[in-house]
Amino acid sequence: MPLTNPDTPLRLGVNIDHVATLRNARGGHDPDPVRAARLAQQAGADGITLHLREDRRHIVDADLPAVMSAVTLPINLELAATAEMQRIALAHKPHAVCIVPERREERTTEGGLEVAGDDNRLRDFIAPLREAGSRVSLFIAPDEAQVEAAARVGAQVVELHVGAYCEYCADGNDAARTAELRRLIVAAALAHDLGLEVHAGHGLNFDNVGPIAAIPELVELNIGHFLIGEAVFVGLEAAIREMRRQMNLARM
Ligand SMILES: CC(=O)[C@@H](O)[C@H](O)COP(=O)(O)O
Ligand SMILES: NCC(=O)COP(=O)(O)O
Repeated sequence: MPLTNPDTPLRLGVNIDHVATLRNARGGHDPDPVRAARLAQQAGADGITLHLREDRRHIVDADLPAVMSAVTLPINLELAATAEMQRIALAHKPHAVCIVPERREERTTEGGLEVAGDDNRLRDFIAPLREAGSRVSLFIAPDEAQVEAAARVGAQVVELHVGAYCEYCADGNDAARTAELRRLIVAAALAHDLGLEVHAGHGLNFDNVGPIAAIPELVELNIGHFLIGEAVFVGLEAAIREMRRQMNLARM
């Protein structure tokens, strides 16, 4: 079976969290994440990602149903594995739920979910979400033990955290970048062999996306912060279209 269908390019999920960050900086309604989701759909995004953090620092509860009813694209809801978040996911039944680690004091998602060693709790957390019809994804570091644990606990998808790779690219640390890319390539192959769908995300931009998009097992990239920042200069549609173009180029 081919790893990727040439007629189905690598999917781009656009994360709109940081439109909400700007809105929340002043309160009120602007800029509106719903409008961003509609524009992303118009620009050719394949999905919309939202991270409902426990502290509601960007996306808030009302954004989820508002975005879900505004677009026809699949919605990927990122959340921590808490009872409150499970209740919200079960009430709205998004297309996908991606379980991520959260630390209240962190500025952004620092690492991958600790799946190995938390098997029983995660298995119980995942089962009702799957029964409700959501595809369950785990946001993990490119680590063999975590990939194997993700398959054990019943996830259908893993999203590989590429944040470390992106930081090494930004720092110009070529040796570390190459080693981290190798880890991502190996983890993606293992996940695919174990029957998991493989996604990647965190910190991707025009400069670093190419080698990630070229990993053949990947079927989806989730990209947010950079695209929303770039939108300030060129507009959201143009930023998304350029990202799409660069992802397609890497697959040629
Ligand atoms: C899990 C993930 O990588 C994204 O959701 C990213 O975390 C965006 O949200 P923050 O910038 O709040 O971390
Ligand atoms: N899961 C990663 C994501 O949704 C977007 O991360 P970022 O591009 O905002 O760093």
